Amino acid sequence: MQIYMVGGAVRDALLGLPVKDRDWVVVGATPEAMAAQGFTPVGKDFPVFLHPETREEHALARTERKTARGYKGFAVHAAPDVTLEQDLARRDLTLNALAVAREHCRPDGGFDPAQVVDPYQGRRDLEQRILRHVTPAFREDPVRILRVARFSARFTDFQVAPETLALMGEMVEDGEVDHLVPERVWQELSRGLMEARPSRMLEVLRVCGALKRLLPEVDRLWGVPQPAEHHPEVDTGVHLMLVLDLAAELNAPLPVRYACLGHDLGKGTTPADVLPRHLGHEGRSARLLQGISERLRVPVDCRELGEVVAREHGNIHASGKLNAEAVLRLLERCDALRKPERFSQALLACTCDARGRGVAGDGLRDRPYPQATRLQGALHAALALPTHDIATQAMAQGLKGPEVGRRIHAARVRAIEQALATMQMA
Ligand SMILES: Nc1ccn([C@@H]2O[C@H](COP(=O)(O)OP(=O)(O)OP(=O)(O)O)[C@@H](O)[C@H]2O)c(=O)n1
Ligand SMILES: [Mg+2]
Repeated sequence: MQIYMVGGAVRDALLGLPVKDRDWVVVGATPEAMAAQGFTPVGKDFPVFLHPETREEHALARTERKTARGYKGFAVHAAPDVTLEQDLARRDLTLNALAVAREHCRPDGGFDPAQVVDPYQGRRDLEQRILRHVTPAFREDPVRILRVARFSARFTDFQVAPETLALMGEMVEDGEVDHLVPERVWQELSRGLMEARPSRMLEVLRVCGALKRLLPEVDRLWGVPQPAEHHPEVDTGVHLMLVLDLAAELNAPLPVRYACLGHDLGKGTTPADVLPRHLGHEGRSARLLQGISERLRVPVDCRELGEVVAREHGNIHASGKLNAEAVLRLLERCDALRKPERFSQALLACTCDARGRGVAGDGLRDRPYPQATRLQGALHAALALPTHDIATQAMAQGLKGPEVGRRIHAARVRAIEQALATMQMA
């Protein structure tokens, strides 16, 4: 048997990027031969094995043939006679269809670039910064549409080859993305959101038509105007892209990026006669985002933050004028006292929303967002109160449940009032 390192590890090493996990392909072996060498089988759908020591994945060389729609609809042919070239041919992109024989891989993961097996000009495409499909077998797995979009968000100076974009468009036309399982869609979307330029993922998905099928609520935002005095970029889709890229620049965690994705969905359903204003879009955003969260089985931390930000971002932006009583109400609506960390994330999403606007060079992206500091200070003051002592004292004075609650509430309002006054002076 012959063992080759393949896929992302070869690509990333050639790009000079750190290599995280290594995948291997085994040519000329049978499952029995693998077992005899101490490999453990793990693949459910494919013959994949774990190396006895490194636990790295080793897959038998295989070809795949499409048998039906969707992610599960293909037959796998893995046999000792499948060649390396055949295995590389069924892979998604030329830059992922590179291989290096194990004997040429150094223990540190490095290798001599001259040893790279490259039957599909992957290295040329790497140098020219092109994401290009290997063969028409690309069609066999519609998840690859999402992968190309995600790689565009990661490799920010790469372009999708026109013929690959055209093929992706055909696949969308043929209904291929309509049958993807929600878990796979979320897996790829969430990874793409975590890349350096999430806007590039949306752009690729939009251009090939996949966004309209997967996230029509998001796709609709392009072409929807906003008032130019608050949004010099005008287009809501453009605003969304600026917000997401700023979230990435600020290293925001996934729930924040998901909240950014969802915060303005309601602007897509604003009646035409009130445009470009979007009064009350927040409530519509929250409902639309809830639909996406359910459809894609989005994890609960993303779901909850997304809903809070969708519903409250307008109030948070306008919170500079609120008095202590109203600030406390806002904190309570966000459940900030019980979930202060989630509230910090909401403020980060709002910061991205406030600064993710404008046109090149207008400086809006660097403007301060004092609302976040002010609300954070107010929350801090409310949390610092010894509520337990206040309650004990109130009960010692004979006060009952709701009255004790009012006592605590009043104390919180006073604490916030003081904090706001101090911040005003600073
Ligand atoms: N839908 C898919 C998934 C994977 N692959 C192939 O399997 C390799 C390994 O897959 P994976 O680890 O998912 O992707 P990587 O390219 O390694 O990228 P990442 O850095 O995101 O792991 C890819 O390089 C590609 O050759 C593919 O052709 N089609
Ligand atoms: Mg990988």
